[in-house]
Amino acid sequence: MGLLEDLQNRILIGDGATGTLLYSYGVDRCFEELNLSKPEEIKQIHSAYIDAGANVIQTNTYGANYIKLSRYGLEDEMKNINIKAVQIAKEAVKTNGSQPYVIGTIGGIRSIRKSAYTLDEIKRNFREQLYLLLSEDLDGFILETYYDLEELKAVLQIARKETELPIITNVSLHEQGVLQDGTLLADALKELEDLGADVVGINCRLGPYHMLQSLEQVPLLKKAYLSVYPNGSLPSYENGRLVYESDEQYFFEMALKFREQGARLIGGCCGTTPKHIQAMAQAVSHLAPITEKKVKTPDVKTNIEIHNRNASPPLHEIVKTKRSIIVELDPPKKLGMDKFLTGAKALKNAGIDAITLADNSLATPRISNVACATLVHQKYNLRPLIHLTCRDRNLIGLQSHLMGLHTLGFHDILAITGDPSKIGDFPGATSVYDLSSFDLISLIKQFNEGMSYSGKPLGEKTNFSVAAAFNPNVRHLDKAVKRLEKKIACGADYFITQPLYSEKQIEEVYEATKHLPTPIYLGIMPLTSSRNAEFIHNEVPGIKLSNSIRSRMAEAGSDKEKAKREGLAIAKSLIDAAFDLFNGIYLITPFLQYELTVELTKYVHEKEKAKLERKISHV
Ligand SMILES: Cc1cc2nc3c(=O)[nH]c(=O)nc-3n(C[C@H](O)[C@H](O)[C@H](O)COP(=O)(O)OP(=O)(O)OC[C@H]3O[C@@H](n4cnc5c(N)ncnc54)[C@H](O)[C@@H]3O)c2cc1C
Ligand code: MET
Ligand SMILES: [Zn+2]
Repeated sequence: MGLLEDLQNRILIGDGATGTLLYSYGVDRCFEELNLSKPEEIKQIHSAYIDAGANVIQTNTYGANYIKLSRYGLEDEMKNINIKAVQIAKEAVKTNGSQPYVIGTIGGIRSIRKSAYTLDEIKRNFREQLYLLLSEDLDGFILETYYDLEELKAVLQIARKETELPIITNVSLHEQGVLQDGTLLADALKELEDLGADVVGINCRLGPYHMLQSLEQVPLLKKAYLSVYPNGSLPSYENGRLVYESDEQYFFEMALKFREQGARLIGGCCGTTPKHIQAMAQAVSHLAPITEKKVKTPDVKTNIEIHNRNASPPLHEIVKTKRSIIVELDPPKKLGMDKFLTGAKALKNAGIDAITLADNSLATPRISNVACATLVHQKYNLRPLIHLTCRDRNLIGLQSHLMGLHTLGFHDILAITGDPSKIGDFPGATSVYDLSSFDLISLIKQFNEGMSYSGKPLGEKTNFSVAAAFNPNVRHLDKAVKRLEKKIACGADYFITQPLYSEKQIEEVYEATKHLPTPIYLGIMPLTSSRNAEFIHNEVPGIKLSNSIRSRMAEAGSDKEKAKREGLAIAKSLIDAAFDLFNGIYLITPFLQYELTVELTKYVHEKEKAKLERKISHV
């Protein structure tokens, strides 16, 4: 009889952890390599699980694929490791005399950062291992610990094409009942069934308690059976190891409850031992599977209020209808806020719509932009536009930060990748990049729907207005515009550009973007000296100054005041070029020299006033 016919009539018991039992060989060790160097040890683990009552055992091949083995320089051993794994499992079965099924394990690759591996890389990696395992005589396959549903669906389709053997697919949950991308477990399992998985379920990450609650939300499926492989418990971290604690009696009771939720294949994942498996086998092996169950509906997101403490309309609405000026004033690199605050006050008095506060630009630590935002808001009622990079915060930190911004009543965010750490003051520091700028924009928009990254209700909807970065200083403007279109699809409400230094380029940018529905704030940064101009021209990627601008700055020579006046004059002529094409002007204050951006703000206002007066006199 095959595995699936057997499952028609009874509950089968899977095995438990392999990896955590092998910790004694070192946490950083490649556990699959032990198939070659310690085959007896692996066989003993299988035998212990078979003795405990496991009807289905897994080959020790969880990470025996190119991507994972190459981390240990073991990619050339891939074939040996996989083939040997099957042989060891079969020998364990033979020695024991009982007849458990031997299934080939292929583990998932992606974790939270989808972009770490493309689907093509994953598919290639999967195929290789699948073909090796297919060359052996197995009773089925288990694809386990898949956090990313897209990945699991892609590899399941490959496996389903290649083999008629039973396929078990186990996802790993983000939190109870929900996958990492917010998909409900019940929906995910249905999709896997539709793609041809014979057994679908969950493994790893959560202990029995949360897995049980998750299964309560899953109906019995038409064709596929349900499986559950909980961890021993939630882990604690001790001496560099994840430690799991739970006794066998608890697993005995939980196995009975898994059965009541329709699980037909019940095993264990990290932290479980032969003792846990034995307890579960004793609990349910003699009981018939259930054929009907009541499903609990998951928490639905109702009555989520928008708490709009932002009385004025969002910037992207303001700039659609009237002239709008935002000014960047960088948070100080050293402690002490005096000059910054004086500048912020002067800019407020000059009539800017918002002050934009960089997030450690050029990957250099500065006073937190939220601290600066809080002060300028409290002291001068100035609207802060907060830059938020993916560089310094992981997915936990980003979400916590967004909740904090909402709580403080700051709703204007520029969502960006962030300059990489290696260009800044601490080149050895990590750049996190759990998310790309596209993902961050989508995440913020999901917050506006009242949901966290995983789809968990936030209790309130946020009302962030999301700006995205536009770098027009690239060789192929059309490609940059494509990125803008993608950012709009993710939910960007408007764009803010890098500074531009040529009238011609301003017109080109207008022509290339005039079809976009979202407004653009055009970046203008006054030059302060010839050295500053030469640095920007020669060393800032993508930015080229025209010869006439460079020679105007050069003529000012070392006379600082003259150079500043020349820089301002150039900035004004760039404003002239942008004036009728873009409502939004983004002025960047160089080196906290706020008097320059104050003067440019006044210049824009005067131009606007003159334009209005001309209009009125025409009427
Ligand atoms: C207005 C503004 C404010 C900024 N503020 C900060 C800040 O506060 N802190 C900070 O650290 N950084 C800041 N930056 C820099 C920014 O984080 C990025 O490094 C860069 O500008 C890319 O924009 P993005 O973050 O939206 O990334 P994306 O558009 O997502 O680009 C990500 C990557 O793709 C590359 N890329 C972009 N366009 C193209 C293209 N056309 N072709 C090929 N590759 C491309 C980029 O070089 C980058 O490596 C700011 C940039 C702008 C325009
Ligand atoms: N079955 C594998 C093991 O027990 C799966 C671990 S999940 C990270 O080692
Ligand atoms: Zn596990």
